[in-house]
Amino acid sequence: MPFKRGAKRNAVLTEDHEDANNKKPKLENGSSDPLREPHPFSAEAEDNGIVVRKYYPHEMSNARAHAYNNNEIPRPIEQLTTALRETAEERKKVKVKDAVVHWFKMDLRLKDNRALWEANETAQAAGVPLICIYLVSPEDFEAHLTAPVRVDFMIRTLHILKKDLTALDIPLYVETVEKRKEIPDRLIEFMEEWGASHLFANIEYEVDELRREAKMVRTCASRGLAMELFHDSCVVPPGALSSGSGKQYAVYTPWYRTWVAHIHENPELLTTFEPPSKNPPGARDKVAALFDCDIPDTPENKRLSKDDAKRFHALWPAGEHEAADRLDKFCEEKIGQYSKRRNFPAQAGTSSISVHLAAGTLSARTAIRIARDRNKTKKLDAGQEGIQTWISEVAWRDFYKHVLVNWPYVCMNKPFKPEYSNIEWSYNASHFTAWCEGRTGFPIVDAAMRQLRSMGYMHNRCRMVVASFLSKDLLIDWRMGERFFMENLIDGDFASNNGGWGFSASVGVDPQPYFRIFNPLLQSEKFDPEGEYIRKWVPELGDIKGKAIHDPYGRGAAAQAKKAGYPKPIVDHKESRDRALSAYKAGIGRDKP
Ligand SMILES: Cc1cc2nc3c(=O)[nH]c(=O)nc-3n(C[C@H](O)[C@H](O)[C@H](O)COP(=O)(O)OP(=O)(O)OC[C@H]3O[C@@H](n4cnc5c(N)ncnc54)[C@H](O)[C@@H]3O)c2cc1C
Repeated sequence: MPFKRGAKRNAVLTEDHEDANNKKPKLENGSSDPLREPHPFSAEAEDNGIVVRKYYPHEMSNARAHAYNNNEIPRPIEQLTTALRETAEERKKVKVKDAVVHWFKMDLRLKDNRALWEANETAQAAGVPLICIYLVSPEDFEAHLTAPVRVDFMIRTLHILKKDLTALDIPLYVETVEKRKEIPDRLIEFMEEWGASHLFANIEYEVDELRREAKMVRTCASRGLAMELFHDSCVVPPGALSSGSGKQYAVYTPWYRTWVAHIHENPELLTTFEPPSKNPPGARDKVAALFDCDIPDTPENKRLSKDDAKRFHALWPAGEHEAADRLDKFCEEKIGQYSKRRNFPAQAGTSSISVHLAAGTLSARTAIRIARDRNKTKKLDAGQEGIQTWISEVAWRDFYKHVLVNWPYVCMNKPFKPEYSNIEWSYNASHFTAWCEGRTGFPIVDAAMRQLRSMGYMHNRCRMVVASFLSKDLLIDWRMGERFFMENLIDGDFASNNGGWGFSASVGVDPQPYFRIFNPLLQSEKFDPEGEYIRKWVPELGDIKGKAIHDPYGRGAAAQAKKAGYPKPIVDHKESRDRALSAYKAGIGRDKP
């Protein structure tokens, strides 16, 4: 099948751009801002659903990405820290009034939740009720491509959270806000309605959220309210680690060494926060109406079919109690063998707690602390190999969030290395569909994609295999795969997903070199030697014996595979490899003078 290359690429530069409203930005002297020019290939990103234009501007130019790197454009985290610094005095002066509010976002737990703990301390000290709120935003789910299975998991978790909070006489008020832009106003209105003076929340590191919170901090201050934000999601807050020359790390290994040393020097980073205490006597009557609220159903745009819901509920019980049990069980039964078993998808050798870290039903701090406490040393990088390795994997999650904060354009559809935007990707629809449906004719790829669709989850080794296959064997724009993952993963987390795709497609931070192209057959033989994983997820190959399972058409089982309706390979790996190498080389070369 021929690859469609750059068909519309030359016509784009003249288009209007800037924000979702297509207003062309002007400099003060009236000329248009060159840093707002879209990337020359931006129309393809738009046509193929990579940039959700309803909410976001065109794909930015490489020059604009470089301007972030050169500190010419403030990073969203800087906008937030400036807002917090500039309002510090005003916020300090705000006296606690009738109530204190904690705003739940991706931190759906009572235990070891920093902002919730701070909110509780403030409310208890003043003897006023603590109120909790969660706002369901269908537009946010759409803009962030949140998978229906993930939304469903959050809604189920809210029911558990509400029950646990009610036992403490703390209400959890849940409301749907149709327009995402209305969230800040609705929160302030809610606070004023209940006489709350303080709003507590944990920081989310994606661009939209940092910018929204920077504005909210200022708006609250201008209304005599205090919005207090905390680092909670990472063990080490983003920005805390830099190399000897003061730069943020872009390579994992030296970053990890510094991360470990930083925690050893600051052991309080692993101190966990107590859950909130019971609201003061009488609080329940004061905020009685809030206890009556029902938790809304999953919004229509993200609703699961009945069959899917049933399957996912059995696979992924929700809430923080389940998270704690799952972690304990893993530490009890599997962590010792983790380094030996973690790469084999047929063995349940990993923790399966990513769903809980993504929804915030478990904190990374608690996860690392519990694993460390089972070791015979307090050092994170010593003692039992399985424990060390597992901790170093959880650290990848911190690493990718640090990357997101320092290179925020990765959250705006740009690769970490901007010049990789110049690769001429394919947008071959039939290849993409075959990949999504697990019908590429490469059994390990198909098994993995079917696992994703069936479980909302895929084993890490297979995520790397299918991501490499899409971006290199099929040469399809890696951002289409990144999007498909977000739309289907129960553990979808922007930073980890983007980081994983960047690694596998060789366009990200600390990636595989682009010339290292996974051979799907060798990966299959090495990591699923008996073909157990393939047989489980591609049942039509169930009767194929021996090594032919990895490549039925190439290893003498063609008639059997054909009869079972299994497709032939859609590309030849060797040819695809050569094509990918040329396309990567040409693309990267394009930024050079
Ligand atoms: C292309 C691609 C996309 C990915 N998308 C996501 C995603 O959307 N959300 C997500 O949580 N992980 C993502 N990962 C990372 C990894 O695949 C999952 O975290 C892991 O498979 C989850 O299973 P587990 O909880 O059993 O992991 P374990 O092996 O038990 O690891 C424990 C925890 O460490 C963290 N972790 C482990 N490996 C990684 C990694 N490579 N990068 C970041 N964190 C890691 C996770 O929080 C995980 O739950 C992606 C990886 C790739 C290659």
